[in-house]
Amino acid sequence: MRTARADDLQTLYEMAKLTGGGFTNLPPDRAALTAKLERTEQALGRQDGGIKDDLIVLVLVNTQTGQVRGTCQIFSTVGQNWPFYSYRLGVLTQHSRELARTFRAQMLSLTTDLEGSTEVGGLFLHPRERAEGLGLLLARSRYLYIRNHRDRFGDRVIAELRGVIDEAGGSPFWDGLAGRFFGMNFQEADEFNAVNGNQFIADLMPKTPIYTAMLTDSARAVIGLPHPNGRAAMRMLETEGFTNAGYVDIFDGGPTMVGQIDQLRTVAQARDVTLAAIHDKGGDKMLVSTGLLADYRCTYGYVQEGEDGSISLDAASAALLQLDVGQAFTMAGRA
Ligand SMILES: CC(C)(COP(=O)(O)OP(=O)(O)OC[C@H]1O[C@@H](n2cnc3c(N)ncnc32)[C@H](O)[C@@H]1OP(=O)(O)O)[C@@H](O)C(=O)NCCC(=O)NCCSC(=O)CCC(=O)O
Ligand SMILES: NC(=[NH2+])NCCC[C@H](N)C(=O)O
Repeated sequence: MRTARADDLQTLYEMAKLTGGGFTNLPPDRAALTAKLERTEQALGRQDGGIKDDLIVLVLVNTQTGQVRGTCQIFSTVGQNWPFYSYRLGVLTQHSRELARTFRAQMLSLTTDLEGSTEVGGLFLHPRERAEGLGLLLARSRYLYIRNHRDRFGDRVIAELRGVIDEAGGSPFWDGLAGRFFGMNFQEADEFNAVNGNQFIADLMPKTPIYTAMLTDSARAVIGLPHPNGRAAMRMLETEGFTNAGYVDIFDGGPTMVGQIDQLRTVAQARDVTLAAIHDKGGDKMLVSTGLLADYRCTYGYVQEGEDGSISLDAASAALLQLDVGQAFTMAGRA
């Protein structure tokens, strides 16, 4: 894993074409992707610390072929240029003594509760590389990046999962709710949002709470459900310590997962160590990273720990990270 550069545009564009829609942060649009790479360059070139509105795009490189095979993103703080809206799923319980009846009404309320959070997203692994642990490398490399640039991020981190999309590319949640206020179908709104930002949502979205009982059955059925392709991503987020706190995407009803940065497993388990030796092969498979900003790199490595606590790394990983004996790196377990 390394941070992305301007010349990654073409491969990012090719991957964006494979996502199948609803993937807000990876639109198949060259101008939008170019803007993301420019923002990444700015964020990585910034020498003053502290929290700014940074975007970091990272890429997974097959070092044998040099090909980029996956990507992911970190937004340091959402909701700075335009409001970051979510629906919060709440309950209003009412009781009628005369009828001896209690009704629990589910309500969706428009909020900006998650504003200021760090967001991870845009997670995509080339279909041919899946199911071998590389998805975890992609996702977790971001948590080590955040940890190792800690003053540039706040305390809370979120991740949005795509909601359910039907065979025709439509969203039952959109059709039952927001679509009635925008005069466009889900795909049009999704594309517009990915390319132009979401101010139009702020302008046209209904502001009063919505009783879910008044939605269509098909819209209600998908509230808080991830797109089937997003189940692996959701599973990885849960393992990392994110929870489903009842926030859903206002477009497609997909769940927004919430975590505390310092309590993420990768962050809590990470250790800064000094490379004492380099060995040929073998050891415990771990996430290992080194370097700051544009020099950040992360891979799976094989670590051997001596009885005196000295750390040795396999030669191939040390070479990938360009690490020599005596240099510092970060490692995290559960690979
Ligand atoms: C998400 C990734 C990158 C995940 O990579 P892989 O598919 O290789 O992952 P994996 O190693 O096979 O699986 C990771 C974990 O998910 C579990 N898993 C796999 N498929 C599952 C399914 N259908 N239902 C439930 N769990 C499933 C595995 O058992 C494993 O958990 P155990 O280790 O416990 O066994 C990929 O699937 C992908 O590119 N998907 C398409 C794009 C996408 O939907 N991206 C997410 C967008 S949402 C987003 O970007 C926000 C989320 C984020 O950024 O983190
Ligand atoms: N509910 C949604 N469509 N959310 C879009 C986010 C999907 C994915 N996390 C991305 O970064 O692109």
